[in-house]
Amino acid sequence: MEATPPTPSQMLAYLEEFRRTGAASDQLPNDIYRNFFAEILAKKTLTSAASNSLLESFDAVASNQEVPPSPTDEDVWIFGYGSLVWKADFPYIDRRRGFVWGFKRRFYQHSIDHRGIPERPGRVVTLLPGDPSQDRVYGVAYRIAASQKGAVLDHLDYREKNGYERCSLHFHEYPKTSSADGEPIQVIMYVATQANDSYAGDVWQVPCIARQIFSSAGPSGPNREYLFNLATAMEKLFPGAVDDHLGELVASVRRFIDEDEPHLLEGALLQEISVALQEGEPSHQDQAERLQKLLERSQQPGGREWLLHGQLMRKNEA
Ligand SMILES: N[C@@H](CCC(=O)N[C@@H](CS)C(=O)NCC(=O)O)C(=O)O
Repeated sequence: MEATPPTPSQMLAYLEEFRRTGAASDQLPNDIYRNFFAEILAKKTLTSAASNSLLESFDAVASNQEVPPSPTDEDVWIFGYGSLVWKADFPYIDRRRGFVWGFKRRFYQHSIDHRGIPERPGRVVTLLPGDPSQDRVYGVAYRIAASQKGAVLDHLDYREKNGYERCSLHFHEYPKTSSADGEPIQVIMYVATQANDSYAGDVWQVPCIARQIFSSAGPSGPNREYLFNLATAMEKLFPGAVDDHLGELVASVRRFIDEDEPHLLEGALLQEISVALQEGEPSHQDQAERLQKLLERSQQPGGREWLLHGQLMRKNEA
């Protein structure tokens, strides 16, 4: 069971008691870390996606609506190859597994509004032009009823507002369903081209991208969750399909989490505790309040990534 965080008065009492014992003051940051912050480290971080209800029910229920509108010739199809595969937060009346030709999926787009923030962007996927006869990108096509099209496209225009633009192309079902007549489906897709301000393709090395994902979080959650959810979705929906870029990133971020995260978090917390104790000539009350704020910030959503990013920057500058 998670320890309850100390109250400011408990933190103050601890500081005053420590001073009374006359213990060496350079021991105080370690003492405070061990007594009040180490619990944060103990919280198991995400290393794979929780099972996703969309994926579990993929073949069971085509629509996400109790009573979906009837199909019409004016319906549109939206193709998703990133978060749209595992986060369909809009009404659809049908969905198909499949792929588009001539593109490669890469984590080459900075995210400042979903999996990162402007001062610490995360990484999300976009599509790069590839070989029309060799390169294919697997994903999911969603049929949107004509009566719901306006609202859904407005919603996606907003969700994809950071650099993505609509385009239209052919989608091929896979595996083919008995109902499919083999004809490709015309779909709308959102792609962030290399001309947009958040295109990050100039830094394309997997370890660099993995480090950015490992230490980023935004309003929609940790960047690692985005990566692991996409990898899980691809494994479940397209078993056997190989996406080297995605697989290498998952392995690299998992290594960062397993091998580096504990000591990076400890180093970051000791640094932040020392700063909280030293600023000016604070009273014990000031110190206790600053330590309390640090404890709260470390445990908020994105707190872990804030600590990791700061420690990675300090290591870079050292
Ligand atoms: N257009 C892509 C979506 C790309 C993408 O993932 N966009 C981000 C915006 S930066 C998003 O919607 N994120 C939602 C989230 O992170 O939960 C797709 O077809 O899946």
